[in-house]
Amino acid sequence: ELTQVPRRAEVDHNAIREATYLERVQKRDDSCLKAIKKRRLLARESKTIGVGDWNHGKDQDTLTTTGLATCYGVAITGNYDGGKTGDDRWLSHALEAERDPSEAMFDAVEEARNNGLKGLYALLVYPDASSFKNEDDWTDEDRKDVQDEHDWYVQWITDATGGVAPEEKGHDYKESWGIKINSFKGIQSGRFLHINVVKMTSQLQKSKLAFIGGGNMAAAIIGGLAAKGIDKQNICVSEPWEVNRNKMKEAGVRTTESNIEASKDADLLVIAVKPQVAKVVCQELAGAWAQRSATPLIISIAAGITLDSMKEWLKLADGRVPHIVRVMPNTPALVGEGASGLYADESVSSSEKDLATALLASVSKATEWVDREELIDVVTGLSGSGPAYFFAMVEHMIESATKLGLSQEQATRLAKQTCLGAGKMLVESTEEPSQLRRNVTSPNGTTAAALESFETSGFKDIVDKAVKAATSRGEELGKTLGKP
Ligand SMILES: NC(=O)C1=CN([C@@H]2O[C@H](COP(=O)(O)OP(=O)(O)OC[C@H]3O[C@@H](n4cnc5c(N)ncnc54)[C@H](OP(=O)(O)O)[C@@H]3O)[C@@H](O)[C@H]2O)C=CC1
Ligand SMILES: O=C(O)[C@@H]1CCC=N1
Repeated sequence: ELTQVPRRAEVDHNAIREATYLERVQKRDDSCLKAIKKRRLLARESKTIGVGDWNHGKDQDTLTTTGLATCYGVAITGNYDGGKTGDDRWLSHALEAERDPSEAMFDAVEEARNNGLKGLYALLVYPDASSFKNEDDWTDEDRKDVQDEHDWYVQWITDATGGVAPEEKGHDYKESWGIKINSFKGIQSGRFLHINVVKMTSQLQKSKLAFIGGGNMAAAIIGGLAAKGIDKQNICVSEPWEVNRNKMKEAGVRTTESNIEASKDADLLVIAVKPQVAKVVCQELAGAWAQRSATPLIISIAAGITLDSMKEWLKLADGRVPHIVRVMPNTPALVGEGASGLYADESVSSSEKDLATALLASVSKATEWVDREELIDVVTGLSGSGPAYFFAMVEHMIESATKLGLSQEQATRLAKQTCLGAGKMLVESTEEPSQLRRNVTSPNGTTAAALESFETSGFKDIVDKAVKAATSRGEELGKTLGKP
């Protein structure tokens, strides 16, 4: 799957690099881009994306977006230490909301370079002009404009990355795509990109989604999906409890009390009930699906419940077993900041995996497939339960500061923002968490005093035991609630 990126042209890179920002924009303006100027591309969809919709920056491995079909994306690789090339990456996108794609692309390359990435190679994802449909009023001239614009980007990236043309991937303008970059760390030499362009929302947007159980986690995922523009009428939630059902109704999705009704036309079905209820729900569904020629792809988020158990419970009378992906999401999915682990065995096809990835990537910034099922329990102990660890920490911090004299309100505002700021730095900074910690810790200062106190109280051990306890509880749930 590795493709060598050809060298396209000898250009004066220094001249381009040294050109002022305005000169570069001017160069691009003079070249073409009538389509953008006419705002045809931007006007094609009412939706726009913001910076927050993208994983962006160092060491990210996915670029995903939903709902915006005409986006350009650029993934840049290189290396940070001047040695090998191509094994580190910087991802960015070219079209941010109403921003000019070329400006965003300049920034992506500049940012990568400013962050010390050298020996740049790029992947350009572009809307494929040939897919613009006549019935949508696209003239040949429009197509040519877009093609010119595309050629300009290719040329510009070629220049800006040091004379290496980007690898290119086109996408149908009606579809949105994500870019997943696999195994970067394993790539030893430059000019290579190991990429897998994941078809994102087109299939997801067309799919009928059912949620069995409309509690906290279902609400978080659905809230995230709705924010990404998934048609709420394609989502049906079955929920026995009127209070939760009404919340779902208010959120605008279809609701029912009947699991079977919800699953009737589902392509994708999320089992979002408590682990204790998983067996009865699976058996009920399997019983009702005997006559169905095709069964939905099952996404189980129930902590601990193993694939073996679910396969047993979901087996139809004629022996067919629906395909199942085990997923461990977390509640920050609600604000599009989820972290999810996924596992499937060989019975699940790669397109089904892509669909599961698309669902979770819509609401998660980290979407990690693990290669052994037991690791889903570890993901549970880390990120599934993890948000609660930070909430508990913030609760304690507020309580301490309040006891020391700050008002509850001020302490709450300061603690919440501290957590958010630290989280943002963790995600956005190029430094390791340990270095960020050191940067706060002046020798013999206040932070050192606090960290010493943590250590004396066995902080590392406390965290280690807690993550292990959650992981073990996951395993235990699987064993006690599992088959037969
Ligand atoms: N909360 C979290 O942070 C995370 C949760 N999970 C997993 O997600 C699953 C759901 O957790 P969570 O959302 O917190 O739990 P909730 O209890 O909030 O939601 C489960 C919902 O399912 C309903 N329900 C009960 N029985 C049935 C049934 N037979 N058919 C359909 N719905 C039913 C419940 O109704 P009622 O209240 O009336 O019983 C409840 O509203 C769990 O398996 C959990 O392990 C995974 C990752 C993170
Ligand atoms: O506490 C639980 O069991 C679920 C699973 C992960 C987060 N909440």
